[in-house]
Amino acid sequence: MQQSTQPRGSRLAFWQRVWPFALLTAILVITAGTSIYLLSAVRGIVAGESFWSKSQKDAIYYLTRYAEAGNREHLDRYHSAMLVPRGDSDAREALEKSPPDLAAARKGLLQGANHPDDINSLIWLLRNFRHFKLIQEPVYYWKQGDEYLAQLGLLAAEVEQGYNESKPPTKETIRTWKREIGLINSGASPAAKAFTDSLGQSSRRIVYILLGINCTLALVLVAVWSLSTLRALRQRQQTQSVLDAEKERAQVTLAALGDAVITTDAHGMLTYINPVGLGLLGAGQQSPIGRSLKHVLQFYSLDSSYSSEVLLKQLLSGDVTRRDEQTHWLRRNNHGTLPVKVVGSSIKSDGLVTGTVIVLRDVSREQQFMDQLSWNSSHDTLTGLENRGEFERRLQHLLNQGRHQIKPCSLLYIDLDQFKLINETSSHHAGDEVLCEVSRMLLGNLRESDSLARMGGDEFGILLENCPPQAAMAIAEKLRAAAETLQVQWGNKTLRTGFSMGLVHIPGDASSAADLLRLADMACYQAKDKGRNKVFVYTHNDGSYNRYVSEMEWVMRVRSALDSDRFCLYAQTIAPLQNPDERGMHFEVLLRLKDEQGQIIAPGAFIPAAERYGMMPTLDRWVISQALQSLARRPAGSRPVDTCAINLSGASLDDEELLHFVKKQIVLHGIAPHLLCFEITETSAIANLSNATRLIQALRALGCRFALDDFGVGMSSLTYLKQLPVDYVKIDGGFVRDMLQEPSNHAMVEMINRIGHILGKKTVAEFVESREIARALQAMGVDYGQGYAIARPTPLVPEYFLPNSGGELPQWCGELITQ
Ligand SMILES: Nc1nc2c(ncn2[C@@H]2O[C@H](COP(=O)(O)OP(=O)(O)OP(=O)(O)O)[C@@H](O)[C@H]2O)c(=O)[nH]1
Repeated sequence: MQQSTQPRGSRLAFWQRVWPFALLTAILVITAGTSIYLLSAVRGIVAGESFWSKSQKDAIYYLTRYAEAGNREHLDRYHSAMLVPRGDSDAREALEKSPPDLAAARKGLLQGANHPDDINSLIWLLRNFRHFKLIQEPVYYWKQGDEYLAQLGLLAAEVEQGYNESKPPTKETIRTWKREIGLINSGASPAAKAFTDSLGQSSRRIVYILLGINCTLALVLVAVWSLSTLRALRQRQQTQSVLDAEKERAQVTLAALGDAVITTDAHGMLTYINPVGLGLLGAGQQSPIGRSLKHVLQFYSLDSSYSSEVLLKQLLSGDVTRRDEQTHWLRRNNHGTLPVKVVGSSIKSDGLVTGTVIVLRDVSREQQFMDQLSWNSSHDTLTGLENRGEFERRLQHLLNQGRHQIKPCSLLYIDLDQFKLINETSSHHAGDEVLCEVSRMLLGNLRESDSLARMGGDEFGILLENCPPQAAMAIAEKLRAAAETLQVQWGNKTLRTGFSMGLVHIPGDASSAADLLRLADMACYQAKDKGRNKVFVYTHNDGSYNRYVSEMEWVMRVRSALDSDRFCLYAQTIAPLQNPDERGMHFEVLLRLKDEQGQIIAPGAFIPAAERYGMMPTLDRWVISQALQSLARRPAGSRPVDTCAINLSGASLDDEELLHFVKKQIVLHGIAPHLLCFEITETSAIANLSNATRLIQALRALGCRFALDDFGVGMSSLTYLKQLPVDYVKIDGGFVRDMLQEPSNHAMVEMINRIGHILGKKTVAEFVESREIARALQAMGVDYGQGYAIARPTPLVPEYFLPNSGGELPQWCGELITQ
């Protein structure tokens, strides 16, 4: 489309420029031709006039001679001379007729001795210009001359008549004739001269006029040509400056582009390269301009079938028009390579390829990013080790070889001991540093052929390939011992950890990597269970697998119970041992599961599984909302409630949303926060010290109270008691149950009670299973007692709150206090 409109446009522009010249030249040619023709006609008329004048003189001369002697020869000569002016005169009269008689005019002019070639031009002149002054004037004198010739003719006839008479003419007659001839001559001569002069003058004027006209036209032509040339020059200048500006802009744009731009001619020789292009090629001594593209650009492709030559060929033919397909590696002058994406487009002019534009984009950052992404997807960013996914793939790859092909291997699953404590007591950064140090230590102790991965949190996995069970056990022991001695310096603290390790030999029971990892994890769990800092080897039919299956079953049952609302709450009343005036009820809310047959199941059966599989926050929330609902729905006549104790698991202490949930439930059920006392275990509180402290402070600010449950089990953490802002310390039942038989336990209960009081906390003794224990506790000063001797757990139904119900204290309790 464009191809056909472009020549049409340029043709139009050409004719627009040329037509004034063509017109003026045509006018000039016509004018010059007309002038030449006119001048030739004027020359013809001048020549005719000279014949006319000469014949007039001849006629006068021969008539004079005839008149003198009557010689007939002279008369003939006279007549012959008169033919010329008469012919001219006839021609003129024929042309003055309307319409002009051209044949008669032609005949007359031939008779007037005019040259035959001049006849047409003479007729043209006399016909077309006889009214012009320049022709009118000579014609006027011509006619005057003809009048004298007419008089001469009459006189000639009279003289001829005289000589034809019988009597010859007298001398007097001859003298008269001669005088009359002389008179005619004296009139005709000036007329002839005037005719000649005026014709001469007219012809000169015509020459001047024609010269003037032609010169003027030539000048106009020159002026038009000059103007047109000037305009063309100016346009060219403008076009040039537009082109220059365009070029400048293009060059600045190319220079500013982030991509390398290279242009070549049709033979693949470099004609341009922008600064980015030069940078991409790397430092070199020689300018690449003028060099062959194949010497300047050399690619290295990962695809061996796609050589540099093939790519260059495609680029030069303009075939590579999509950039995003393949990454090529450009060899640089300083011997490195750079990942690039390339595009080549042909430069065409009138359908012919005149060169190529090649654009190269440096994709090293994208490549780096892609590499990073792919690395991130298979590695742990903190330690740089492989991650769980990659480790599992590796294991699966090993198992895919088939049981009989696999050489003996071992899988080690490591979980750091008490790692939470490091985080809590020395910061997360310190924990990170320990994880990195452990990774380095493990790497340093493993063989090239072993694989190490961080499985998440504080867990590591090791695949010991080609390693018989005994050797694997030795390596595991070596690692455990190394972990025991590992010390990480953090400020002025020395951080230590230990390894609990599960070891599984391959091939074994597992058919998939996931199964294998589960077995190793279980074995590790067993190592923890057996007191940490141990290696536990999984063997077929050992209890841990069955326990795992059983735990999974419990997880399913807990989920199902939640879905079908088969959990229920029990309450166990707590008795005040010191203050007989306390009227309000104290009780602890306890969770129970009703199985499909309606049997009530105690939490000991399902809580470990729920804890291990992250279900505790859900269960805790369920308990909170149900307990608050029960409080809100207390029937009329209920006894006042002083304390409703609700257990919170360690996992809930880490739950950022718990505070918000509790606030919402308090508002929803309209419960006074001071009725609520949350119980957290000593170990979970210490393991989540900062989170626990934050949560305790926030809930206490609302008015809630806190109790530290099972206190005394982790005596190492007694110092933390000072830091925890709790209201109650619940003495672990293990000390209380046989305190009357075991003096050491008695002493422990006494000591905890005393320390609790010193720190301003009230004390509660668990497992009060006899009145004697209750009495001993009361005597010791313990504030509250809880246990079967006081009250068994009973369903938390509305009646629980009514007097004389399961919530009521036995009478002996009242008596005990008032004694
Ligand atoms: N510093 C640090 N801590 C992490 C990271 N990932 C997980 N953790 C913490 O590691 C801890 C793992 O705790 P657990 O293994 O459950 O408990 P533990 O204290 O090691 O106790 P045991 O395993 O029973 O000996 C949790 O507190 C996590 O918050 C991490 O990348 N950096």
